[in-house]
Order: sequence, then structure tokens, then C-alpha cells
Amino acid sequence: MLTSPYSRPEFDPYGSNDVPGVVSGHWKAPQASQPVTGELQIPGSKSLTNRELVLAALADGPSTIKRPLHSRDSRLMIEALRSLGAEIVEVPGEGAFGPDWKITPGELIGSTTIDCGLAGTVMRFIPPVASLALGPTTFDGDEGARRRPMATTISSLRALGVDVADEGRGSLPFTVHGTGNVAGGALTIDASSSSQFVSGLLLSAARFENGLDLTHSGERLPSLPHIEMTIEVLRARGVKVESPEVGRWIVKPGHISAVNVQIEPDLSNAAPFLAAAVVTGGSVTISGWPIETTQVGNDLLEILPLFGATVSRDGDKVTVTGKSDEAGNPVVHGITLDLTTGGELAPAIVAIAALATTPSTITGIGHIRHHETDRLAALANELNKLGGKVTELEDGLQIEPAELHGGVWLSYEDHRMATSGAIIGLVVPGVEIENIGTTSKTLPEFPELWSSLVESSHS
Ligand SMILES: O=C(O)C1=C[C@@H](OP(=O)(O)O)[C@@H](O)[C@H](O)C1
Ligand SMILES: C=C(OP(=O)(O)O)C(=O)O
Repeated sequence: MLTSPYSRPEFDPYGSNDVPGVVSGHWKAPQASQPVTGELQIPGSKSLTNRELVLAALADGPSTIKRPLHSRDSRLMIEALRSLGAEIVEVPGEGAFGPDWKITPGELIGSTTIDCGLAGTVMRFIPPVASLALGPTTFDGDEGARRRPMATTISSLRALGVDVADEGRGSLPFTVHGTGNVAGGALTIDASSSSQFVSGLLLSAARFENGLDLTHSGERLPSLPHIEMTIEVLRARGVKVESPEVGRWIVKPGHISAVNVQIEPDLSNAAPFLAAAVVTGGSVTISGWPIETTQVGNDLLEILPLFGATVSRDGDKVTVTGKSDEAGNPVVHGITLDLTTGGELAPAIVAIAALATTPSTITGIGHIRHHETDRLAALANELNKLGGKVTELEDGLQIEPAELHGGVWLSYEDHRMATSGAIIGLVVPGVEIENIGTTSKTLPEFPELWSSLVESSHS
């Protein structure tokens, strides 16, 4: 079992740590000279941690969040909620990846500025909370955050009677002028560019006077499992939520109960580690895998076998074993996949597909052009720079088999671009990742966990 960087007292999940192997700003992606084999734990889910933080701050009493994710996105969420009036303190916990948190809700007070960083969960989940606060709250974030779509959040709040002042571009920065209450009621929105517009409204809706009857009207609705996750965490806190048909959600007004929760490991962040087994013909075990979950990362257990891998399960341990030929060389088949429900898995899936011996087509992911970066363009650019044959489609990527060579892999401030470059670097010599530190968005331990997994396979 690999150890956590938390065993080192100097490790700071929110700061910039010296990453072994970084030379002139670039991280030499470890190359696997043997099939990657090992067992590890993955830190807590970003999506669950940031939902539970919001609900704990809106609840009717103090709650504890056990085994939370400590990363840039969860820190930004904590700072946002603190500045709106919640008290959040660290308490000792049993998780391998840092302390627990105790959250005590306070009176919601605006007159503050919130830094969303590049966190979609902060920029889409907190404005409805700020609508319930008394006083103005200004939202801004990284340069890249100003490019992410926010028009649906802004127009939703306005339709609910909340005054929002923006620069007319449908993006950050903007100011929500909260008056202490939101009437709520029926609302129709277009959430085709992000499911987070729906989740953000649902999370606060029980605190609206009339609750919310929300309908999505738009071409498509991505990332449905993330909306199911929102419904599940709301119900676990006693909120009455119904979805009478696909694309419609009704939240009754009422209390959000204070409950203690334990965060599941981030199954989407397990993707690169499991991919390491697939592309090297190795075998990687993740412990603590939940039996039941709304996390879309659980779909990896069905997706990775399409590449030729096998998946086995023993209690809370899940093992993915890559396919290899008689000589022991890894064998990766190309796949055809509609990834509408799991866009955040795309960078890891595309990296595996780029190492396959037959073509792949991944579709249903046009909306990931609005993630941390335009992920379709970024993946095509970086793979093609290394000799890949990747074509951008309107809603996906087509990947032809190609002999890849080393070079610098740009991260675009995108944690999942950085980790997909690391997957390529396992089997392609000389891949250097620019800004591996960007993994601190959701997995500050990545370079350390990755290097020790690869190194332990060599011994
Ligand atoms: O609600 C959430 O926690 C998330 C929803 C999804 O967003 P999109 O619907 O914008 O893809 C996902 O990709 C993102 O990583 C996290
Ligand atoms: C899209 C992602 O993040 P965010 O929560 O910032 O939207 C992601 O983590 O892949």
C-alpha cells in the first residue's frame, strides 16, 4: 500500500510543494519500465466534498465532514462559505489524507468578495447561497474562470427575482445583491453547457420560500450522474426532492438537516491510476471503492474493459488489470463511446485511446470545451504535437493509432490535462509536463502518488 504525502509534516495540500522531478518548471513524467502494479487509496471526492460543504453551511445545526478532499477547489469553497458567515474548523480525523472539518452555519451575510479560482462548483453553487445572504457578494476567479459559461446562473437568479449586476458577457465577474430571501417557484433554464447550473440551484432551493420547480429546456443535458449525486446528498439531509421526469426537479421548501457524513474517494481521480494498469499491461488496486455510489467514476469499471482490461472486486478493493500479449507487451484496443454522462473522465479515456492499436471515437462531450480549458482542443493539440492523429469533432474526438514521441505536454491550468499527459508519459519516453502543480485543484498528492506507484512497480 502506498503512503500518503500527509505522512510528511511539511506537506501542504493548499500550497505549492516542491515536486520531485520538476526541472525548469517541467515535470519529467515517470516512464514505466515494467507493467505498473500496486495498490493505493485515493483522496476524497471533489464533487461530494463541495456539495456537503454547501449543505452543511445551509443546515439547521453543526455537521462534521469526515475524510474530505483537501485541495484548491475545496479550500476555495471553504473560504467562500466562511466569508458568507459559516464557521469551518479542522478537527482530527481518521482519513489518510488530512483532518476532518466541523461546519457551524451562521447568519448569511453578504458584503464580501468570493474568489472562485477555476472551480466550477464554487462559481455555480455559491451564487444561489449568496442570494440568500443580506448584502452584495461579488464573484470573480482566475483568468480561465472568466471564460467559463455563467449566463445560466445569472439569468436563473434574475428570473427568481434576485438582482445580479454583471458586465453583460454572461461570465465572471458579477455581483449578486442578496436581500436575505428568495421567493423561488417555477423556473426553466438551459443547462446544456453544464449540469452544475442545475445542481447549484437545487442545493440552495430548500431555503427558497416556495422551494423550486426547475425544468431544463435545451438540446442536451450533460453529466446526469452529478445531478443524481446532488439529489442524493439533499435527501440524506431530509430535503424532499423529486424528479417526475428527465429534466425536471422539484425541491420542497424546508430545513436542511445537520448530519455527519463521510466522503467517498474521488473515483474520477482514480482514472489515471487505473489507466496506468491498462496502458502498461499492469494491475492497479484501489481500496475504499464504494459499493454503491452516484459518482460517474464508477463507470470506469465498465469503460476500461472496452479497452481490453479486466476488472475484479474484493470487498472495497477494485483491481483493474491491463491486457497483454504472450510476450507480455500491453494490448490496448480502440473504443467507440458516448461519454455524455461522464465528461470529466474524457481526458484519461482519450489518453488511453491515444495508446491503442485501433481507432477510437469518443462523442457526447462538446460541453467539455467549457471545462477548465477547451479540453477537446487541448487534448488534440497536445497529442498531435507528440505525433498523434487526433481530429476534433463537434462533440468529441476521433483518435487514430500513431507512434508517439516525447516532448513538452502543456497543462492549460487543467488538472486533468496534466494527469492525462502523465498517462502518455508512462509509455512514451521523454514526456515533460508543464505545470504538474495544477493537479492541486483536486489532487495535490498526484505527483507523489503517481511517482511512488510507478517506482514501486520497478522494484
Ligand atoms: O457538479 C459537479 O461536481 C461536477 C459536474 C460536472 O460538470 P459539467 O456538467 O459541467 O461537466 C463535472 O464535469 C465536474 O467535474 C463536476
Ligand atoms: C470540469 C471539472 O471541474 P469543475 O468542477 O471546475 O467544473 C473537472 O474537475 O473535470
